[in-house]
Amino acid sequence: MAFLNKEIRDGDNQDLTEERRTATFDTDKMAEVIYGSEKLARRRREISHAVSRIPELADSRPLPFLDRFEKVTEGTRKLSVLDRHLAELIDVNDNGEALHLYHEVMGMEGHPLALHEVMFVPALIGQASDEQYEKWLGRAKRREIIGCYAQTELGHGSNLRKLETTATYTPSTQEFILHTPTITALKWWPGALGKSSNYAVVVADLIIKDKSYGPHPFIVQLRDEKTHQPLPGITVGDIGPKMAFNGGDNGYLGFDNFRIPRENLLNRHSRVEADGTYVRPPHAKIGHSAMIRVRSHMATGQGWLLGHALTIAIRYSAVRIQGFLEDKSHEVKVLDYQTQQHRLFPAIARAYAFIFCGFETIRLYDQLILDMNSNGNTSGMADLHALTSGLKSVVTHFVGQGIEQARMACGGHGYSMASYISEIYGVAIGGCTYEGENMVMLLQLARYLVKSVELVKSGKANQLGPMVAYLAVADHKVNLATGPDSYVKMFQYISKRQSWKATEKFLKFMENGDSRDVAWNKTAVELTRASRLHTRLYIMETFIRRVESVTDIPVKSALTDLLNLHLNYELLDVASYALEDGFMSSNQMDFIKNQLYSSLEKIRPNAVSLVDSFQFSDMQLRSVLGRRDGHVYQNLFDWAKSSPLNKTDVLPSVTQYLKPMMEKAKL
Ligand SMILES: CCCCC/C=C\C/C=C\C/C=C\C/C=C\C/C=C\CCCCC(=O)SCCNC(=O)CCNC(=O)[C@H](O)C(C)(C)COP(=O)(O)OP(=O)(O)OC[C@H]1O[C@@H](n2cnc3c(N)ncnc32)[C@H](O)[C@@H]1OP(=O)(O)O
Ligand SMILES: Cc1cc2nc3c(=O)[nH]c(=O)nc-3n(C[C@H](O)[C@H](O)[C@H](O)COP(=O)(O)OP(=O)(O)OC[C@H]3O[C@@H](n4cnc5c(N)ncnc54)[C@H](O)[C@@H]3O)c2cc1C
Repeated sequence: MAFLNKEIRDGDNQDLTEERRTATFDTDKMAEVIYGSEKLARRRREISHAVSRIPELADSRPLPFLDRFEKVTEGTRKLSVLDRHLAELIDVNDNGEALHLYHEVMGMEGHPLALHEVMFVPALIGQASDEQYEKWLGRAKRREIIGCYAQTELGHGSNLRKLETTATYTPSTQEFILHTPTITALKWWPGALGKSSNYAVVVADLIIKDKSYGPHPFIVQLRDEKTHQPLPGITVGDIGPKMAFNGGDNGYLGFDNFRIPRENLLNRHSRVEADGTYVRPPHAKIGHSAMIRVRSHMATGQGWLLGHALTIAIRYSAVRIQGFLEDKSHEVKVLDYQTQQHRLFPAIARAYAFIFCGFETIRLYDQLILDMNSNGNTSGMADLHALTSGLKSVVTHFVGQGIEQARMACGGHGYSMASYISEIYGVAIGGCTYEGENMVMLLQLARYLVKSVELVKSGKANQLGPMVAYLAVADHKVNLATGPDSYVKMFQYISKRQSWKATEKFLKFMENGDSRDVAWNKTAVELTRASRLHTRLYIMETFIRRVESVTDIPVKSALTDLLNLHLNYELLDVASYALEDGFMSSNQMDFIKNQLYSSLEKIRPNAVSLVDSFQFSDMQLRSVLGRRDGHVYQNLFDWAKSSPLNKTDVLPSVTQYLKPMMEKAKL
């Protein structure tokens, strides 16, 4: 008999199988929606299956038991095995397939190519001229060279304009001299810089004839291509262990008057002529394109990370039996508790929402690049910068919260590395910092919102882009019972009110004599609130659009339940903004709460199937608690037994220190 949930197998934990039997939709069809196409969803399954038949691609030991050195070695070993099998496993020109293969095999702890693919190659694609393409891109794509993106310094990350590494042009030799003038100018943090990369895109302050032109990207060889030794004038190394990503070698880098040829300034958009004449780019911030690209991809990537943690927590919650409801002779699955559902189901809805919203944002990014490359049109940059700044901040923050709730939802075993949730958490919350610290990025979006409100105030509402048009719309009371659109209208009201209030507060400080920067700082918390609300509205709207477009009726129905939960949860979370001025009534508040509780009940039978639809393999999850077959306890015991501490019954530390202490106490 064919089941709707495709994870059912003989011999699985019965409680989990029981959950899977109640699915109201086909998990393969849901996976098509999650991954955007039938082909990618199917290929993911095929690739995972093919990988499972190559023993060398498996982790040699559970990763939590490896020390840092072993993690780096293990990641590199697997990369070399993958390299031999790449063409047989995937269509190497298909990014979706490649991304899945790397996540499956390499996990999320970092590896030598992590930044090569994510930032080095994209920076070349976005910033290199045709001649530079010719010279570097082929080599980079074939991985003859391995690169990273070296921008952040020990003393500066957020404020790019103050990067201290200099690239001084010398017309007599037609070279740039890269130099690290102070300790704080050391590049610090770039992924895969410390030990793996032999090239880097280095962002440095361009100086011509004593004049600074601000940060520009340069391609720089760091190590000898044969020996891998750092070149003379280069100091490079690993920055040490981190909260997560410990299979990766985030690094430091210093230059001692290191010379590179003039052609190494990535000069698709701006260049320096032989005589030192500077040719400006069409948009001042076009050099930030590699960052915009990653920010555009972050919502989807982070949504998947949340999906990992929730797959573990929901499956485990169906297997974990503890306490009673009505029948005192049978303990219940912890998934039956309303508090457990409230902890986990809104996060499932968010994971789906972030993935869908991310796809829409990636399309906007791709369109911008098309416009820039085909007709030099950079007019969409400011909009996309504002949007992605807010989105990366809101999504990473909520994903962190959601993963932490997933950990707590697994009780004591969630705290064990056997759950693997702490690793997922460490990786995900890195996103709150990398690609722009969240507060800093929320304030970037706030600049855009304030400008938009100022446009409306000065009678130029017709100049507003579609995403902020609501800032000019008159207020109307909302009947929430009429469906998703009414939730959007209520959210628009809240978001608009906050943007206006923050703008007016900011303007008032200036009227009272504060400088723009001081007024901005005094309003900053209110401004970040406006940015969050605006972004949550965008996420809500994209979620609605995506669900509306689904054609498979059972899938659409299950997604509608998730969407309703999301709408009520989100509105409840921000209701105080509309309650404080009476725009929302207490009756409406009760309505939202009741809708939310009834959504939890509706979702309950599909909970396991909703996370199964992510179709993460056991290899990808690396979690004893989240195993597909639900056989948690025996495997937890086996996992613990494999701890290196259990190799002997009596540890040398006991013999050497503990025993003498105890013996002394006896005297
Ligand atoms: C296939 C891709 C996959 C990607 C991975 C996706 C998801 C990961 C998900 C899961 C992870 C799983 C595994 C992880 C594996 C690997 C890890 C992946 C990636 C890690 C990479 C990390 C790399 C880095 O961190 S690189 C360093 C990043 N650094 C920053 O982001 C610095 C932040 N600061 C800035 O960006 C800028 O300083 C600034 C704050 C934006 C200010 O810029 P500045 O130039 O100073 O501007 P200024 O203040 O003068 O403003 C003037 C004006 O310009 C506007 N502006 C600024 N920037 C832009 C822009 N880019 N475009 C358009 N306009 C811009 C600014 O708003 C001002 O406008 P206005 O005057 O107000 O109108
Ligand atoms: C896992 C990881 C991977 C990374 N990979 C790379 C990489 O590959 N390449 C690379 O170049 N870099 C990389 N980075 C560095 C990263 O991009 C920076 O750390 C990040 O941009 C934050 O900058 P910062 O460290 O200077 O933070 P800071 O700016 O020092 O932040 C400290 C605090 O100051 C606040 N703050 C700073 N400025 C303002 C302001 N204007 N207004 C209000 N508050 C402010 C922040 O909100 C924060 O609370 C990575 C970082 C991590 C954690």
